[in-house]
Amino acid sequence: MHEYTTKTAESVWNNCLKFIQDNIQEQAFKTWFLPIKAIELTDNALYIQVPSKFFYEWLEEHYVSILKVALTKALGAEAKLLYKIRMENTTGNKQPYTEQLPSANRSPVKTQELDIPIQNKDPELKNPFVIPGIRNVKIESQLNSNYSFDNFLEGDSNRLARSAGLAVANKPGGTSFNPLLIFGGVGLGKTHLAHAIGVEIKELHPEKTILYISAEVFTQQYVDSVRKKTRHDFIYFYQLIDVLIVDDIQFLSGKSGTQDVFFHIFNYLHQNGKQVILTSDKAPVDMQDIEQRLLSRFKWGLSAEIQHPDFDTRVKIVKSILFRDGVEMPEEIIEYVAKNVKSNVRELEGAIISLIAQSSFNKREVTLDLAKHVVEKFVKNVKREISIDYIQKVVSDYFQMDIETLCSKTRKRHIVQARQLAMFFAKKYTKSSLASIGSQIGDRDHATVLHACKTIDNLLETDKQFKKYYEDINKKFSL
Ligand SMILES: Nc1ncnc2c1ncn2[C@@H]1O[C@H](COP(=O)(O)OP(=O)(O)OP(=O)(O)O)[C@@H](O)[C@H]1O
Repeated sequence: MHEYTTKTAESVWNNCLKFIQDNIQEQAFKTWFLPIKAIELTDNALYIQVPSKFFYEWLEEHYVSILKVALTKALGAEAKLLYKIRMENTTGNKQPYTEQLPSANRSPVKTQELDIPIQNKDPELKNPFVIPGIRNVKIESQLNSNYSFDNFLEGDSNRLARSAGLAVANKPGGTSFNPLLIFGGVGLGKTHLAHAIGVEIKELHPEKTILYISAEVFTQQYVDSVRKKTRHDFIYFYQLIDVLIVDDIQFLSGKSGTQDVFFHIFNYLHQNGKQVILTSDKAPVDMQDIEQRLLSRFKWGLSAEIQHPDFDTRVKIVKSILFRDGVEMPEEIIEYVAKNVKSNVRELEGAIISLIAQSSFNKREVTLDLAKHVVEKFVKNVKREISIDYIQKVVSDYFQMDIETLCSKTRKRHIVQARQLAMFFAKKYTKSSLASIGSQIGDRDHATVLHACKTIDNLLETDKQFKKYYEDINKKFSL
């Protein structure tokens, strides 16, 4: 007798997943397979939905064989795999839509085919001046050659960003990772990786014009160009670049003029097949006060997160610093440091360097006791480092205002509340007197600080939204 089992897209895919999970690393499985949805099964063809074109390309590049084996096991030798790509089209009012592609279709998909609206080039933006010989002008790339792929150690926390960076370095402008947006918390290696990509491109493609710039300097340059009426030259200069790396783009938030000019430069470069690499301390969804049209462009390529390094990666990083400095240290000490300094790589480096320094200056052997002493001091020092200046910076950054605004005499409610919050944190985290807090935050007297602290206490009890702000900021102090 024939036994009928009803196969559904889901059941077939679940079988595939079981097989794949057993055969690849857990992190890769989570990254590349869990976001996939099985949506349809017809005869021998399974349709799966992936979240982006780059996802599809990545699967085809790295996992096509295992997919084939898994599918053949689940559906037989005639099995076929088809992808549906869900395009998040955030510009205009279009709904997300899907595009269908078969497996092993390696033909490049042009932007136009994906129906992403392309801005018309603003004729104004073409260089109105013919600057003789400008093509021959050598642009200093501003890259730091100490930051390379070789010394950017790989771990689960940065594998995606690092691999995408390498792919971009091999083929700048020629992958779908354009722009490549690297995001993650403080001191986790975004700047290092951004430089490493640039350095590698310089090595592999010496003919390319590369520029690394922080968004802050970009903004200053732009503001200067407006003042000096050289905006066109500014834009023209950026249009000459083949690989543009902009660090800390969250800095553009709230700066609409700079965003506008960046938008035009970005479009020009992108449409001309030039590579753009961006870093940010936030994911695109969490960026505030960045125009939608710019945000949607950031999402065109790949947004790759760098997370906190796990223990193994921290050990690798410590070992590489020791190797670089020609120092040997017992394994248990390396592990102790890696286990206890975990918040970011910059601090990890700081701790190990101060341990090396302590032992060589005091001619002491590196013992576990010394390591404990240094790490303890180091970790405590980091905590103690909360100064009133730092508090003002964190609070004003959070509310996206500058420190002058925070300290100004204005009575605007949101500014007053931000200032009061800074005073509150200063009282909580420093040993300064109310008078000293007041004089450092906007030149106020001690009674104002006292009033501020009471107001904040009150708001925390009564205003849920405000409490959320407070908690967000507080987290930044209690790392
Ligand atoms: N995976 C890694 N391997 C080796 N060194 C690393 C790694 N990640 C970070 N580092 C080192 O940690 C330090 C901090 O990294 P980096 O300045 O790139 O951080 P960031 O994410 O740009 O921080 P910020 O947000 O403060 O700008 C650098 O000295 C960098 O070389």
